[in-house]
Amino acid sequence: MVVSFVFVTGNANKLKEVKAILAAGGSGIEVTARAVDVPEVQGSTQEVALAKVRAAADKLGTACVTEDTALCFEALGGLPGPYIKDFLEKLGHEGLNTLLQGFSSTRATALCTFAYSAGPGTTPMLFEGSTEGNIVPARGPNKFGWDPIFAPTESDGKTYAEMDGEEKNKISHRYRALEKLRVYLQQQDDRSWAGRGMGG
Ligand SMILES: O=P(O)(O)OP(=O)(O)OP(=O)(O)OC[C@H]1O[C@@H](n2cnc3c(O)ncnc32)[C@H](O)[C@@H]1O
Ligand SMILES: [Mg+2]
Repeated sequence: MVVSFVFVTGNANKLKEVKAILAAGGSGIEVTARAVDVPEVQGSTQEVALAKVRAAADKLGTACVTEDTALCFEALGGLPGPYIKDFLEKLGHEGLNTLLQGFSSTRATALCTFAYSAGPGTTPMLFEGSTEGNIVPARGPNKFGWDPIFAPTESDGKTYAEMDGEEKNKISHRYRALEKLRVYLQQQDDRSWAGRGMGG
């Protein structure tokens, strides 16, 4: 059976990366995108992710997947975290660097949380992946969010924006989280086949 999921996001860059990561892994998983605007509550990354996928499943009336990205600065006790979108919009790349002036650490964690809901009224599941790095003055093309100011520790000093898509997708927070969701969806699929075999 073809495994597929409905990905509810308003972010075209996320969708592009999710499709590229799944295609590179040869998973055969198909993604249908729905650009539904789902309100995001305040709270921990997990609370934000759970509320968002519940709202998306209620709105669509079907099983669906949402994704939340947080950027957590060590010096700021994990903030901006899930509020990075607002911080980025208001402060820009330069302002995010300025925030860390006077602190000895520029370390940051990029955290991706996929949330899967089997449909309205069910308990959602979370799949997290993270990549460690440092906040640096912007380098590379400004195409996707905070990519120009995040230099993963394992990238020889390059920022996400200076890496090509393939390179980023091998070590990214999104890749690591999506890998867990992929394994889960494929296991569910195997089980449903086994169940059918036994039940006739
Ligand atoms: O509809 P959704 O899926 O919520 O899309 P969004 O753009 O609102 O995304 P988030 O709520 O998860 O906010 C995360 C912010 O971080 C940015 N972002 C997400 N993933 C990123 C990545 O891999 N590299 C750089 N910036 C990223 C994104 O553009 C947002 O500004
Ligand atoms: Mg959002």
